[in-house]
Amino acid sequence: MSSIAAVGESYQKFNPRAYLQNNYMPPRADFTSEDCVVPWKLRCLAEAFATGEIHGHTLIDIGSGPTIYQLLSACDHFEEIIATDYLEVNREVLRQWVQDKMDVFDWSPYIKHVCKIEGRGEQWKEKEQKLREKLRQILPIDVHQPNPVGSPLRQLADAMVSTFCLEAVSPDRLSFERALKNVTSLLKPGGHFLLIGALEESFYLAGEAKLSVVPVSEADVKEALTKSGYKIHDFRSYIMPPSLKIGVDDVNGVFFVHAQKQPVV
Ligand SMILES: Nc1ncnc2c1ncn2[C@@H]1O[C@@H](CSCCNC[C@@H]2Cc3ccc([N+](=O)[O-])cc3CN2)[C@@H](O)[C@H]1O
Repeated sequence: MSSIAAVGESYQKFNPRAYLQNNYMPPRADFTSEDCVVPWKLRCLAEAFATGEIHGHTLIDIGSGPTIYQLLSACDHFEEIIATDYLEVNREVLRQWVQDKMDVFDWSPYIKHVCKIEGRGEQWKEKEQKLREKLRQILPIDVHQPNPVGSPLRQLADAMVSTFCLEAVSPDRLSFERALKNVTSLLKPGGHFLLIGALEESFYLAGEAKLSVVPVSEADVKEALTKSGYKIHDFRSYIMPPSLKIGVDDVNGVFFVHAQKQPVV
């Protein structure tokens, strides 16, 4: 079995509920302190969209997993948002949230926090409804394929977001770089890309699943983006404090990048 096929096999035991519990509940989701990792991620995304540089018709989220927090600041700047994931269990979690079904994960603390830091006095229920309306497609994706969503998109995305996916599904640095190149084919030239990921992580847990992660450094990420034809506008790193090293992974830090796909001259 190829190492990429082995990654796909390992994801069959991925448990969305356990994954959400591990990463999106306290202590990692503590909104009382800006020093906590989840508020840091939300602030990076809110500040990138607050520049006004990132807007258009369609935004695509690569490897959404069972989460929507990464789209909260985006939803004011796009007509349509496309979420994607490799696993049907995750796509179903996202569908359940869009349809406001019972027993779904409570994202309201996130929505309230983003409305607060965006400082426009937006009511959180308005933002929640707006995202539900704009999240119109939830597609299967495999970033290891040259056409990650099967056939090319009807029109290239105006912007792209991806959080904690590429390094967590790539067995080595080369496949990480190839996956980045593959997903870049979905983004229009000149399109903006907001990428969040784990620094120097080698594994993480999601219920019974123990997933391997290719450890990447800041330099590795910057090199991969440059090789895929991006100009880096902003690169920030968060160092994971000991209090947030809770055994669900061995992540050392989190990076945030605002990059722009350069037109091919
Ligand atoms: N071939 C594929 N193509 C696309 N997506 C694929 C493919 N295979 C699996 N997937 C899909 O990609 C996956 C995305 S979740 C990846 C989790 N990454 C590691 C985890 C995340 C995390 C989160 C938060 C914090 N923090 O400190 O706040 C730290 C960390 C560090 N640990 C999953 O949805 C899977 O379903």
